[in-house]
Amino acid sequence: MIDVRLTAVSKRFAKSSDSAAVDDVTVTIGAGEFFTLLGPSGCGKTTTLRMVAGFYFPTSGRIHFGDDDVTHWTPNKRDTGMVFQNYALFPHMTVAQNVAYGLKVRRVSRADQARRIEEALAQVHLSGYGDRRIDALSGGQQQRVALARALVIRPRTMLLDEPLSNLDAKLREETRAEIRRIQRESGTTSIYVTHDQAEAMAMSDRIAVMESGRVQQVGTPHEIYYKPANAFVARFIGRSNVLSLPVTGATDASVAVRLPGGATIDVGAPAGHGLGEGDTALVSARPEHIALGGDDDTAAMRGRISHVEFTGMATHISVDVDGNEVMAALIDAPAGLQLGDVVGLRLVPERLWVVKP
Ligand SMILES: Nc1ncnc2c1ncn2[C@@H]1O[C@H](COP(=O)(O)OP(=O)(O)OP(=O)(O)O)[C@@H](O)[C@H]1O
Repeated sequence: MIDVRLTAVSKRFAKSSDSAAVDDVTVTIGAGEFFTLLGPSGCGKTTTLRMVAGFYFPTSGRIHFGDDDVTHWTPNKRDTGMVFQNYALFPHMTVAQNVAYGLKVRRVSRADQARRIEEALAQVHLSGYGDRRIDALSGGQQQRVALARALVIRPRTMLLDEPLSNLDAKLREETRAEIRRIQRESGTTSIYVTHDQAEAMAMSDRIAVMESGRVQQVGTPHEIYYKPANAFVARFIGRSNVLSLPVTGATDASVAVRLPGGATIDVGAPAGHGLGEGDTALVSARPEHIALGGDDDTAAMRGRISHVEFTGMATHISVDVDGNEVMAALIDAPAGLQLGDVVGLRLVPERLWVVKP
């Protein structure tokens, strides 16, 4: 069941400017889904979220909640819970007073308020904290109060704008798991904004990757990682080599390409790729899908190591293959790989994917 739908939504802040902050965005979000808008700074994530919240109206396009066209509804009619980066709590008030805020505005009776505050605090694992002052809590606890305050009104949609960015690395990881647990338990459709791809991958049912106001790809974390739509997505999610390779043949679902060493391999490709013999394909190859090949390995690309870094979990090398730098992350690499060594790199064909420019 579709819960939130954006259809050809665009936003231009200045009438005269021809660049749109959000440009023709169409996405559908299912009931109970955890959906993330991911992209670099300035790509239009927050502006998109604010249009869903009703803080901005689109320049064109429609926004639906279920069957309701909410495009021009004011924020208070939309029944959304908001969680921000800076918590936006009242520091001099207690936890319970902060959580009560939305209930007071909605004129919920005092008895019901007390019960619902208790419930919301239990949901975020802060039972018993109701009388604490906000400024006597850690950053992670404050963000959980902000979540409780959003959840207590039982919104139909939760909107979260970089809620973890003020927390240190360890707390971020703990709190992201906590947010996901709370979201699963409450079943609230949630739209989450972040520029952190690891966070998006770890938390989301589906992700919309944005750049320059446009959606570049929508998919599950798995789809986006293994089948990036284009070179931008391949490079923005994790790390990826994007190799330009000559095409020697093609089917609907795969493309045969020739490697620098001369060997030919079949690479997965999206339907309608349109490539044929004589074209050049862009192939995304993640560093962890490249292994060392043996000396007599004809399918390996050979080159000289230009960078080597041992991180414990893997040895990261860069290899100069005919003037192109290829990154590989080697598990159990032989000790003593040196700068300047000539090595063969073997691609794992079933992990490669043809991308659009
Ligand atoms: N109120 C505004 N008036 C004019 N331009 C704006 C306004 N808000 C955002 N913009 C512009 O719209 C574009 C998208 O901004 P937006 O804040 O949506 O990006 P973002 O992806 O959320 O970035 P960040 O992660 O840095 O918050 C940017 O170029 C920004 O400068």
